[in-house]
Amino acid sequence: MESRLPKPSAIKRPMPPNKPILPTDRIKANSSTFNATTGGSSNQTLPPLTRNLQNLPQVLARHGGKCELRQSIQNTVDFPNAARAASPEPGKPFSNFPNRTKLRRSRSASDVTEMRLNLKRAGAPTLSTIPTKFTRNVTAAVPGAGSGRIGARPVSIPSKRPVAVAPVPTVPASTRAPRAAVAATSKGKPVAGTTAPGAAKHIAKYDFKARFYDLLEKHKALRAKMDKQLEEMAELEGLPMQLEETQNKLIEIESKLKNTMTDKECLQRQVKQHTNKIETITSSLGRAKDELNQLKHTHQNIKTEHESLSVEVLELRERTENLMRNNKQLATDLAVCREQLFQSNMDRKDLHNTVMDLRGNIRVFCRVRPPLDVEQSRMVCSWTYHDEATVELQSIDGQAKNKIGQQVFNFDQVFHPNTNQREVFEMVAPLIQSALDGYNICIFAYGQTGSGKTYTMDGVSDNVGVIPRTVDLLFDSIKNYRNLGWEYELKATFLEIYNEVLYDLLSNEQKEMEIRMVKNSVKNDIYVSNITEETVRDPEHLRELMHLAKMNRATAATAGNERSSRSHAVTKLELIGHHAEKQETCVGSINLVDLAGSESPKTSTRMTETKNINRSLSELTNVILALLQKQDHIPYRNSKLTHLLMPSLGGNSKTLMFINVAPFQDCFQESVKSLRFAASVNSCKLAKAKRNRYLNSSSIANNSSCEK
Ligand SMILES: Nc1ncnc2c1ncn2[C@@H]1O[C@H](COP(=O)(O)OP(=O)(O)OP(=O)(O)O)[C@@H](O)[C@H]1O
Repeated sequence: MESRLPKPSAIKRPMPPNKPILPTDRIKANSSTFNATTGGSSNQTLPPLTRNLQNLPQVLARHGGKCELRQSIQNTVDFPNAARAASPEPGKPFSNFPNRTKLRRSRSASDVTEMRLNLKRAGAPTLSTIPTKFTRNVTAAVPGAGSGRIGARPVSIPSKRPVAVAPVPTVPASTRAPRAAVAATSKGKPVAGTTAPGAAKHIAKYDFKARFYDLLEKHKALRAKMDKQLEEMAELEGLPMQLEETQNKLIEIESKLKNTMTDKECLQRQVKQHTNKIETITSSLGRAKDELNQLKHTHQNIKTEHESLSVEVLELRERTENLMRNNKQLATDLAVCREQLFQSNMDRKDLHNTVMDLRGNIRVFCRVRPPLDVEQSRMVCSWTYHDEATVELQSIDGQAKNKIGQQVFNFDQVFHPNTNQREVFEMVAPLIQSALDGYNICIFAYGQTGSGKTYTMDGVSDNVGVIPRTVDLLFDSIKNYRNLGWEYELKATFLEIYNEVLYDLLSNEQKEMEIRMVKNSVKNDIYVSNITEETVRDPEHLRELMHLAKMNRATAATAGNERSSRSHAVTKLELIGHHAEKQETCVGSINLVDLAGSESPKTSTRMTETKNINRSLSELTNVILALLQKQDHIPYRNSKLTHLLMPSLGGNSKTLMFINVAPFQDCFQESVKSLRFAASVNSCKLAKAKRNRYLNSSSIANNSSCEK
């Protein structure tokens, strides 16, 4: 190793100093020299060599890196070796030095100072004077110290190897060796045990031996210190890396921590949300549990009910099976019964119509109306009702009585003034039944004006007559016939014959209406052209139609009636029945005729009208008589009325004629006239009956022979 000792040329003869150089002066000089070398200010002192690792990088940087420092230290440490090499050993002169004088001179205080300066210039850090005895590692770390990179974080040094804090560079006064001690060593030999530990030795400048030993000691101390520092350096060298790693780890951990914190916040929020959800779900769950309990309860009830119902169902099934078996049997029986019923109904129809036939195709009912309250002053004839079919009329006027005499009339039925509408209709109803069986029925009321024809046929609102009751009966019968498989359709037309002209009572239009024959008809069926035909839905509907027809009918005041019907009103109901199963159809019709009242020309104010009425009534009489007498020619076409009633009067029709008479004396002549006409009709029909009656009264045995 190269010696750092100054060259001998630089060694000057030491001059006796005016002022003794103290160790403190040397330290001050070192400091100032160091500052001058490093360019620091004069006031700046070299930081003490401490084991505080925080300022180590600064120091390293200031002195050009760790390697230089180490080298410097090494050089410093090696200096005693050089000195040793140059030092004179006892008995062996220094070969490297020319002489001891020079050596002494080079070992002067100023030379040492110069040497130290050289060392400093070489970059070695100034080391403080090593006390003989120094305090070992009082603290492991200096508070507040640390590198800039680490920040304020203290770095703890393992206590195993405590770092001694270098005390201040200057030797405290208390540690300075007393002059006595220095004096003790002034003889050139160190006095063992005489130097107080930590006290600086005072060695005379010329006592090179003492100084040599002193330096040796220093060298030892420095060597030991260097070893320690080297060890510490070795340890410290790894610290920045560790520090950097730790910092990186720390940064990483910080970022992780940040992330973790963020995650934690997120998780906390989620936890909060989930907590809320859980609360909601918990409350829902509670409600659901309640509902479930209720449902369980309901379920239990239903289950119990179901069980009981199941038992019932089983019973019912059993019963149903029995009933189905019975039903099957009954269905078979029903089919048989239906067939029987159908046949029975057909038989009944036949029998009914046979009875009707036996009663005669034209039946005559006589009805005597009562006097009205307003007619109490009018004289009433003497009426005697012998039985339900015989009436006797007697004039209370003596002249008339003598002239006409006692009048007894026989009819199919006689209704006295007290007979009500229901009783009258009961006698009419069987004939209506024939219409449902496919027959043509004609019911008309004949009589003097004011005799009660309209009352009998239409009635009044609170006491309806034959036509409304017929409708009610028809709809009732249709309902019953529906059970037997028959479906009926009911159509209605309303017309009036006034002065031999046809008028549609359901329409106010002026239109041409004619009675025409149905083409290719065997039965001489007729129809009226341009007439309004309504399909009747129910009885109420028909009443509405009747009311409309009544409003359109021609009426006028007559001597016998304030609101006399001056026309013939014909209400035609057509019944079309169909049996789908049997594929049978039957068509029947009912002509309900309210004739205009016959009037004496003497009392009539409208002669043409009266003539037409009387003529048509006369023609009706002729037709009926011709039919009864079975004449070859029936004069149907002599009047519109007979022409219209042709299908109903002839053929398979059944005719019912009401003879209405007023009870008054002033109507006596007209009443007798009407009764005679009706009686003649009845007598014609009853000619056989009369004979039969006769046979019946004489002998039952003759009855059968008569029928033959
Ligand atoms: N059986 C009866 N019971 C009570 N009142 C009756 C009866 N018959 C007829 N009347 C009343 O006698 C009056 C005349 O009767 P209605 O108008 O029916 O006679 P009509 O024969 O139709 O007369 P016309 O031919 O002039 O029209 C009416 O007020 C009617 O209410």
